[in-house]
Amino acid sequence: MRVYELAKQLGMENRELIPELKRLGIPVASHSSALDDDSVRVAIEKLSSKARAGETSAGHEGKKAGRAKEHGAVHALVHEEPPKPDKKRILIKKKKEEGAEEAAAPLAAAEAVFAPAASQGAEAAPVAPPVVTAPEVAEAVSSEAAPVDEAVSQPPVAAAVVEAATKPTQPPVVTATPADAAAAAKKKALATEALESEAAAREKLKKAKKAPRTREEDEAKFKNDATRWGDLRAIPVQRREDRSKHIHHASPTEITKPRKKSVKLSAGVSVKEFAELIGQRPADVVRKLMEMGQMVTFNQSINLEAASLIAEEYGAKVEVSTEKAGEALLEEAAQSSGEEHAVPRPPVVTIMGHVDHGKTSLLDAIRQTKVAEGEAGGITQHIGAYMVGVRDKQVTFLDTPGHEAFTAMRARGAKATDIVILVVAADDGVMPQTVEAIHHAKAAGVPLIVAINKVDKPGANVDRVKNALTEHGLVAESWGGDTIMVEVSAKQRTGLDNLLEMILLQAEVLELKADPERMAKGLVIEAKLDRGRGPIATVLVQSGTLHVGDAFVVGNFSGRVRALVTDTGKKTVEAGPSVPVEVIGLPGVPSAGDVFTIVKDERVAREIAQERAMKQRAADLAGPAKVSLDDLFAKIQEGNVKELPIVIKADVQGSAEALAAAVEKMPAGAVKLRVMHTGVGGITETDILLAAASKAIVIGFNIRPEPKAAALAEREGVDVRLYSIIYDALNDIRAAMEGLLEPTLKERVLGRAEVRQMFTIPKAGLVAGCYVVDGAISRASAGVRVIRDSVVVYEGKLGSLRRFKDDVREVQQGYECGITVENFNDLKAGDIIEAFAIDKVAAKLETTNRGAAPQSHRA
Ligand SMILES: Nc1nc2c(ncn2[C@@H]2O[C@H](COP(=O)(O)OP(=O)(O)OP(=O)(O)O)[C@@H](O)[C@H]2O)c(=O)[nH]1
Repeated sequence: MRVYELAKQLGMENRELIPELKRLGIPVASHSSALDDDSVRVAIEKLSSKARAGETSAGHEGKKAGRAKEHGAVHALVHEEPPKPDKKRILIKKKKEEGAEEAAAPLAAAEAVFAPAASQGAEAAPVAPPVVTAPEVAEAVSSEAAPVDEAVSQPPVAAAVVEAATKPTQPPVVTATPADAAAAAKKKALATEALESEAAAREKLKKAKKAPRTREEDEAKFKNDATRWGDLRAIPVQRREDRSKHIHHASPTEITKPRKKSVKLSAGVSVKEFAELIGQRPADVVRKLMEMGQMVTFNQSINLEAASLIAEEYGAKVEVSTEKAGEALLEEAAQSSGEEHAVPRPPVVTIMGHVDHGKTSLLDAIRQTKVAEGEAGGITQHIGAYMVGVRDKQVTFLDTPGHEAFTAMRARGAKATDIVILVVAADDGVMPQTVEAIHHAKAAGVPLIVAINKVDKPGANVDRVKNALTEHGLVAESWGGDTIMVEVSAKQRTGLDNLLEMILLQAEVLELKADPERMAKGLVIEAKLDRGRGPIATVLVQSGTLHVGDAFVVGNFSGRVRALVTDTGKKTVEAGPSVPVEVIGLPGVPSAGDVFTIVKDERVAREIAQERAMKQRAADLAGPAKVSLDDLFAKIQEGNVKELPIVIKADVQGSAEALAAAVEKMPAGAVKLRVMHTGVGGITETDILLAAASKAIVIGFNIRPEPKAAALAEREGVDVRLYSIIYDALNDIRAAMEGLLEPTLKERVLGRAEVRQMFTIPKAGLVAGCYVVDGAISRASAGVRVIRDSVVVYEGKLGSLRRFKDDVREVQQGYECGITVENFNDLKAGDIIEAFAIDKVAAKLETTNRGAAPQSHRA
């Protein structure tokens, strides 16, 4: 007989039997070792009796007969049902094991599931399989699907279930053999015990199950945190419980206590602010952060994950506010722009039309009749927009006639206009720019009202105008179409009321509404640098109400509204939808078309502005090779330049926009022109730095560079070109691109004098008392220009130059003198008088190269 056959007979496993045999002195090597008959007999005798002894020691007082019967049954089972030896064995084992061991089984089983690689107890291994099998049998009977770990969680029931499985139709208690009451009692006791131990083991298993999960979760969480913080080494190895223990120890020594049990955190909160929130010293927070591998200063924003952990350490609960930061916040605000309390708002109107058809006259006529009428004695300000009252309603006019401004705004994504008034002179009819204006308005999807102007003129022919307009899709209502057409005379101020009525009618159709209760949002219509008041922007409020004191962000700037001034020059504390106001309190001059947004506090405003500035800087830095107009052609030929970035600075926003639009419209030849920045005011060091970094050229229109900026441009080799006629600027660029830039007359600054005081001298009139700040002011200069806040306010000739009462030829730096400028009586203290000479610059050779090309092409 072989070992495995004996094992089968005894209902034991080979690995259990082999040591037993060895103990009995029977030499065996493996499960297939042969056994002689004597050995088999001894083994059966010893091991069978051992099994019986085991039964008795299981703590159940049973009768011998019962035991023998049961044992016999076991034997029978072993022999008759060979496929289920395991179950039987379990039953035997179960009886053998003490309560403590029973409890250990599920634990071991649980561990076997949660940590399969872990070494299993010799007991656990054989227990584990039936643990799963037994409920499976039950499952098969009840046809219920139970999750695996649920099945695993019920191992102690195995014994009972095994019994049930052998008599599957009835529960164990009822299935007791009626013939043997003792056996039944015993079984009952067994079943009860099994159920009790099941309950106890379930409890234990729950705990056993819970413990490793928490640990795992904790570890996963820390790992997650580590990945987020980007430094695994910095993770504290302490477990959460340990940490809290540590905190417990530490807390009595702390001087300060958390002010709040729960703190609300939002993105962007600084270390210092956070420390204040949790009532700790910022230095301590910084130290904690350092321990986590994060090097931050008091004013830098804190990582929210880290903040949560630190706050927890100090016993404060953290609520991370889902509030978004920066642009995301603005976007969110824009999306959730629920106009809950929307009320009708005044329409915003732009006037367009062909040159000289009377746009300005019409604007002026409306303003003068209406504004002056409504605001008795009020001085109308030119702030870029104005409001007029029509009965109890209002209409806002944008004061920049022409479709260029309209389109420039639109190109920046800004839609300020609700209605376009197309002015067509009745004597002139539909002209090219009329058609252009129609296209611009249509492209923007803005409804048109036609004002047929100059009807007072003898040559006026309204029908001809209407007829011509039909060709462009505008059919007058009187002719069965849907375009409102009104006959007006800006000169005689007739038809204006009718025009305003029609505007209101159209506005009604458009159902223009806005919610005045929201935080305000508007558009910059115009911006300038005012000497006394600093940067000023005219903002057209589009929704919400703008208040003095509101924190705002516009372009790269942020601040607080210091004062608001209406179009009539009056101070106001608030401005609602469609109201244009001058905003004072800006840190810089924004661009027309910039969105002016109110945010809840200055911190958020600052954050957004900084974010934008950083983005712009990054974008600006990405610019290509440094060039100047002079060597542009050569660089193009070398293939070094594909794009020419241009910085445009002008005296007024309108000129800057117009020049930028014209430059961008220039046909792209070998090089693409890109206007990277336009601004109002003198050329500053920042402009030069921007140009230097982006290899751009700077074009100044009607302005001068500040002395420091001029020096910087010289140092950095930035090409700064100054013009007073847009055409000249465009011509130069075009010529440079074609290699035709004529080396023209170049201006040279001779000297600059600052006006210190104005005084009147009999006969000579108003004289400026000046101090020559650099170079020399000379009568021989080709001309002088008057510069106020870097803007050229006048260019002409020197009138007189005196020291004391004598006319002089030249006054050098460091001396005082009296200056007058020919035909200019508006000199003011603080103005700069710049004297310049004009030099001729030698011609260059590029024309020759260019001349050769067409010839070779022809050949
Ligand atoms: N007779 C008459 N002349 C008018 C009327 N409206 C404007 N004008 C004259 O037409 C000329 C041009 O008027 P503007 O208002 O400057 O025309 P504009 O369209 O603003 O011109 P640009 O600004 O150059 O595009 C001026 O000489 C006005 O006096 C009108 O209703 N009747």
